[in-house]
Amino acid sequence: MKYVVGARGSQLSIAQTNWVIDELKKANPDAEYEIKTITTKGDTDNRPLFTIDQKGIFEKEIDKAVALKEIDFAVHSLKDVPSELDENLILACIPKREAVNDVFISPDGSSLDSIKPGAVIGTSSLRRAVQVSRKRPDVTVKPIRGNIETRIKKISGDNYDAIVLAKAGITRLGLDVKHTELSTDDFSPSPGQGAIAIVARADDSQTIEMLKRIEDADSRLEIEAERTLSDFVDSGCRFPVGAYAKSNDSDITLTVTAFSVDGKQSLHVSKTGDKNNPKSLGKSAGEELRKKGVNDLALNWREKVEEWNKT
Ligand SMILES: NCc1[nH]cc(CCC(=O)O)c1CC(=O)O
Repeated sequence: MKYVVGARGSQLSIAQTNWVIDELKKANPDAEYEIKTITTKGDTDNRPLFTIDQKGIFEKEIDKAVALKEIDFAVHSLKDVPSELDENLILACIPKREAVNDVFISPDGSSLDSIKPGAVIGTSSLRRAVQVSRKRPDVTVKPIRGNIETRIKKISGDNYDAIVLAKAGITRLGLDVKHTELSTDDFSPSPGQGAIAIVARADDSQTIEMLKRIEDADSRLEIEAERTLSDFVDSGCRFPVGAYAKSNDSDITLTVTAFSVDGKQSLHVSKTGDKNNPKSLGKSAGEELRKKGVNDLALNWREKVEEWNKT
């Protein structure tokens, strides 16, 4: 049996898709896989890419090709996949996820703590920008555009001294760059960071069964808790929260952080619950955040995001 796999043309997407195919081949030695690259709006639109309204720009066109049976399944970075998929599609498989944390990359190996005052730090994410400013009010944070390789190249020029990226991105690309890890306490990751999502047609039980052989149960539970929390917050006030869940043998702990856009206020919730009920954990963490006044923090985020995007 031969499967046609959809990926974006970006190096990260191709690297992730090749990783998935290697894993699938180990689990399904008789199957063959062929990559079909599809250029998406996210690949041609060069603005910083975290805008809440733009969620899905990378995926929609590829998912459409799955729905239209032009391809059999699609490989995405989960954190870029919107919570609502087309009704004929499902998140058929969540393989074992990579590190969830962010990293700080500078040519001379300086860390966020040690970099010189006045340094210029690039990030595409306003949430990361706020977190940088909270740790180091004496540096300047600037939006940075382009894919991961382009952003890394920009720190060898005159405009940026360092950048912040998801660790999973550089690991998956196999990039050998000097970096220091940022703690998830200071840099609460985007829900789903580090995880890959494989989207298939809900009625294609044969493909789903083949994909399920590389499912990682813990990664699935963790991302379900994170995405439930994110939807819960999003339904009340649309702004980014950091969230990550970690499971052990019996429990799962969900840690959530939200900031005001000026970085002055923050809210933190950490909740442990039954591993078999990640959605209920996500919801109860969301309720607690709401009780603590998360809606007040949402103020001005949207305006600032738009402003940041125009820079
Ligand atoms: N939004 C872009 C994006 N989508 C997935 C990754 C990295 C891999 C991952 O987080 O799973 C990145 C780059 C980044 O956030 O630095």
